[in-house]
Amino acid sequence: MTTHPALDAEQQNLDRAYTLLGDDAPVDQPLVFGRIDDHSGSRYVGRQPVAAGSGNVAVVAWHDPAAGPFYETSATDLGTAQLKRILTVSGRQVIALHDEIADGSAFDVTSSQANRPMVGKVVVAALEQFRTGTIGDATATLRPEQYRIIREPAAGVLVVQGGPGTGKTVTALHRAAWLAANDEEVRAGGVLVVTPTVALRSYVANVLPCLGFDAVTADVASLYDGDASLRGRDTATETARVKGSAVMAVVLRRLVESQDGPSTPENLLRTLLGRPALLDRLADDLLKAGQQEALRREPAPSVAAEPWTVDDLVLLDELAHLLGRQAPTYRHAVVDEAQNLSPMQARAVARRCRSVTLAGDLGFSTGPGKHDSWAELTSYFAAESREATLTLGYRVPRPVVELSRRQLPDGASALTVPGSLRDGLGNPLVRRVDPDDVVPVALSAADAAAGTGFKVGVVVAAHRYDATMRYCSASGLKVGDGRDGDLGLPVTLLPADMTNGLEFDAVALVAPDEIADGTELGRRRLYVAMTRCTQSLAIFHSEPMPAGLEHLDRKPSPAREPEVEHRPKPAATDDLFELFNLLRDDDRMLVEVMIRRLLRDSLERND
Ligand SMILES: Nc1ncnc2c1ncn2[C@@H]1O[C@H](COP(=O)(O)OP(=O)(O)OP(=O)(O)O)[C@@H](O)[C@H]1O
Repeated sequence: MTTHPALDAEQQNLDRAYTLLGDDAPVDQPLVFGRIDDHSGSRYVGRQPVAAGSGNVAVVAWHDPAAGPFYETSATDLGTAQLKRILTVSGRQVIALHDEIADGSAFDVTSSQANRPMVGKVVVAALEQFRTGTIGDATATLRPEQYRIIREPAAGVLVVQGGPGTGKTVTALHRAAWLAANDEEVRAGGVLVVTPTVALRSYVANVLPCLGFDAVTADVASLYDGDASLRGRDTATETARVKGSAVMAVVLRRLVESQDGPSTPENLLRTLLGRPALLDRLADDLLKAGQQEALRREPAPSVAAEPWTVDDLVLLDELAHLLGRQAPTYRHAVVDEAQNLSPMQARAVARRCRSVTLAGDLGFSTGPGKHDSWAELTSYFAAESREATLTLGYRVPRPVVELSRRQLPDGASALTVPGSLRDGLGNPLVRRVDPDDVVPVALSAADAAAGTGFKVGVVVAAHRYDATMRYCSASGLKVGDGRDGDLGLPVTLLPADMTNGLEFDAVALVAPDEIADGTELGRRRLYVAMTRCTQSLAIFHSEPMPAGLEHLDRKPSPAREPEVEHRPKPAATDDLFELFNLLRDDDRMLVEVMIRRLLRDSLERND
């Protein structure tokens, strides 16, 4: 039962549209999410079209150009719109309306205070209300600057850049869906979506269905479709850097040309990495002695046993190409977190597509190499390139933006530090504990947050990952293995070099000093890890804080939990769970840690 006449009217319109669609109506997503009334009349915007008939208002699909005015108008650019309404629909029920434009005027615009973006409050409210936080939700509230990028023609290279959480992924994926719906060649030739990590591939694969189109997804390592598969990691940054560098294309070409008989990419690469004299002969003028040394690896007993790394697989892909193997091709590709592409990786993507959208920010590359300009990457694609920039932050709460920006070099561009639309849950929580307790305390805090319905990411330095996973299994904690792309559980564990592109309600950071590692690359990784949350960030440490966060050592921010007097009065209860929930955050953490330690000790005694 609804109470507001406007809600009732919208409900009746929606009911009529559902009746007309019958069994063809979408079951897992609302049919409509917006309405625009302008000089060409009224129409709803939604997932699929419903033609206007007697008594019903037409529904146009979001990717239909007829939905354009819904996206092109905003509280600051009214056009001819009389009404721009965002509808929140749950099941088949209209539960809320937010009018960004009503009676031809902006209904509710936030003031343009310094660092407060000019966006209707209604949009912010719509962002927060009844949303699952997936990219599909953003379809309802795409902003004009995003929409313009989405509608750019497919041809050439389009770079979509912007700081963390500005909607680069949202925009690039909507663009691919838009092209698939409106460009015959793209529909026929297909779209490939490439991510740097398995974790991000899994995230993207989960959100694609809500955009209503099919694309092939691949992480960089899985582009190569030969005998070898990912088994190892280049732990030395220099090794990954050399393997990814452009000169390797020349070295591999020389390698293939130096062969007499037939060979496989796997055997060629094993030979090259295992024979210093051969490498020196082929790369003497291209790689310094130290760089050659960084490549050196004793061949494993068999191809299957070789610890193939991401960058090895990219080299194998180049070799396969040189040996005449054809990789599958697509009309368009989207590369997310493209700043992390090495030159060799860019070549592998370029071989597979005729046009490409590169989404990323050069300022926070977390790969082994760093590019100073997009031209360094776009030059691998045989096409004209152009750049578009997003500056409004949709994900990261303001206090977290403020704290994380301290990881960036002085004078970091506005691009890298976006304005933020969200307040989140206030200041980050900082806890200093004993070294042995850092992981248990962080995990129990994550568990507690997950118990309140949050999706939580726990981020540790890469070298801590395996031990932390073992600790979770030993203490019976169910935690998703983020390194393998397992993002389905309430709590996901991630190494700090794999958080790019991901998003959680809450993030628990373990030992930021280890993540920052005193290096520029480490600080970028810390920055990226901090900017993964939509609501809250908690930092757990035992050692002094790394550069940029030292102020938290001396004067830790108070926990955001209110003081005891604001809490509900304890009821007389003997229910342990209820009693436990009445504790303050800090006490609850403490009790949890004690229980977990007791459990761990008893497990160890039983071993
Ligand atoms: N117009 C929008 N309306 C509502 N939500 C949006 C909008 N644009 C982006 N978002 C949301 O903001 C969050 C961040 O978006 P997205 O992941 O695309 O940003 P990004 O720039 O790729 O971030 P990063 O590079 O840090 O991973 C997501 O939850 C996304 O759904």
